[in-house]
Amino acid sequence: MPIYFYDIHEKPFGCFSNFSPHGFELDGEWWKTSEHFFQAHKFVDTPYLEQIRKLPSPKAAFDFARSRQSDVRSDWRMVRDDIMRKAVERKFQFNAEIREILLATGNVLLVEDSPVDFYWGCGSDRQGKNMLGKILMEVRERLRDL
Ligand SMILES: Nc1nc(O)c(N)c(N[C@@H]2O[C@H](COP(=O)(O)O)[C@@H](O)[C@H]2O)n1
Repeated sequence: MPIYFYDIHEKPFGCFSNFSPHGFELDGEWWKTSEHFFQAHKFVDTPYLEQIRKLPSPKAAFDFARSRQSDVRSDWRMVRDDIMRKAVERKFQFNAEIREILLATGNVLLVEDSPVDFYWGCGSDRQGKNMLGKILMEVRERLRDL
């Protein structure tokens, strides 16, 4: 039976969402959430990256990046999966309590149950690509092998 996650307040799997309040240090900076890191890296050669890093919430980071769609780096679709991988892996390396929750899921299928996102999540018909779930399962595999 798959594990569906989305709402950060839903225990125990809300921590799999990029909006969960689990910060980490990466590339010499502090990131409040993996969503901050992901959204900030949509931009190069602009002050936006640093502005997003300092925003108070993942929703603010998401909204800021959405409002500057025309400035998103041209290769974003090529690099977005690797940036997501980097953020998610670091989040679970850095936060031991949620690493244990991830590892305790064994080999169960993880699915971001977004009703609107058919790329990172499964979308309203649950047929979407579920890239975030796939990346979490890859990260789980790598952390298990450490
Ligand atoms: N929990 C939660 N709340 C939201 O409002 C969300 N949008 C998401 N999904 C995350 O949004 C990011 C996708 O951003 P782009 O569409 O690529 O700009 C990604 O981190 C999803 O996991 N989750």
